Amino acid sequence: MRIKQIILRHMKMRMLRPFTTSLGTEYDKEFIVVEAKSEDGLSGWGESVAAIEPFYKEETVKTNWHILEDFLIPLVLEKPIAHPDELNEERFKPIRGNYMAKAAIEGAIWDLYARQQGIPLAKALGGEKKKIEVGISLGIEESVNELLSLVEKYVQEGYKRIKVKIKPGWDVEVVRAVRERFPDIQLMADANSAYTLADAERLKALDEFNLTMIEQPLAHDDIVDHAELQAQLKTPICLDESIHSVEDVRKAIKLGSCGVINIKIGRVGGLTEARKIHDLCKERNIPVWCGGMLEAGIGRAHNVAITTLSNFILPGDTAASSRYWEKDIITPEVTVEDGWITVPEKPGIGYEPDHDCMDNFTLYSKSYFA
Ligand SMILES: O=C(O)CCC(=O)c1ccccc1C(=O)O
Ligand SMILES: [Mg+2]
Repeated sequence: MRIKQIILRHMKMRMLRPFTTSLGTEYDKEFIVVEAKSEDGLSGWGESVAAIEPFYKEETVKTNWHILEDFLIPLVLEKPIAHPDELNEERFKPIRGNYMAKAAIEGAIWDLYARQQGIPLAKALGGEKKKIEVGISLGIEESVNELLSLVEKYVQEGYKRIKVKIKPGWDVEVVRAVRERFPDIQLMADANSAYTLADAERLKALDEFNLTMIEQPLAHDDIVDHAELQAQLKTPICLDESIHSVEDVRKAIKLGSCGVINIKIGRVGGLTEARKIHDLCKERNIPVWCGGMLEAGIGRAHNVAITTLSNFILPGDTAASSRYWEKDIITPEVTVEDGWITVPEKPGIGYEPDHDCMDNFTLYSKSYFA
């Protein structure tokens, strides 16, 4: 396929409810949408998960815009693309890091590719599930009671797994309270790198709550200390921030740093790499699940597609659009019924961007031509 035009949009959307982690609070979501247009008049869509501040990882909306405009877009417009795998495996190779920027444009090309083939993106990736099981990620709240009522609401709605955010001062007591009230739910905790090995005793205290996993307790770029911690914990560690590639996963497995991998398309540079990580983990009997980055509809649709691969065994963080937005940018919105999302059967991501809605949330846009 030959790409004749790429459009970047800088979007801003108000979140229904602020989301707090050990890293801070998000009230609004700013992000980039990438549209890739081919000669045959089709458009493919991608969404960057980089936020306005470099708190989760280094990348931001501005660094993504820079890398897209000055490096990735010229590489995509330069010559025809035979298959989307070519981007990650060849064309983007000289560009170090900048995973979220790469994933945003690669996602648009994957969507376009699937639309050209007339098949769902899930199928183009080799996914076979017709519906996917999902959980929900709950932020740090003003009080434990506030959190308990949210857990109750989402358990009643049918979400298959509850994730709570933890940080020093909001951890063992909070997890105990949720576990006592909901003895049988699939429960896990995500620290977003808020601890060090010096906190090992505190983290070991979480072992008694039968958590499915503890996500990223230690530094955002560490796999060595995580191995030392994993050796002391019964609860499996899940790596999020530390993983950018299939090579990172190979090393983490070799060291024994984790028992589970959270795959985020944006954090690993796109769908091609995400699938490779999925395949390696499957071969090594490491379950994976799809993480979330508070995505709007386009990113959410990509998450649905990748989750159809067979080793996405654990429920992910891909909750319904209505959990985040008054009105999402796609039609239909992503809906969850009794903890399941039905995978769309239309070509590409299977949801259509709502142009009026997108325009309402666009702060700035720019076009690039071949
Ligand atoms: O609902 C979601 O999209 C998942 C929310 C979430 O946990 C998260 C949101 C923003 C940044 C990092 C994370 C995380 O998984 O660590
Ligand atoms: Mg996480």
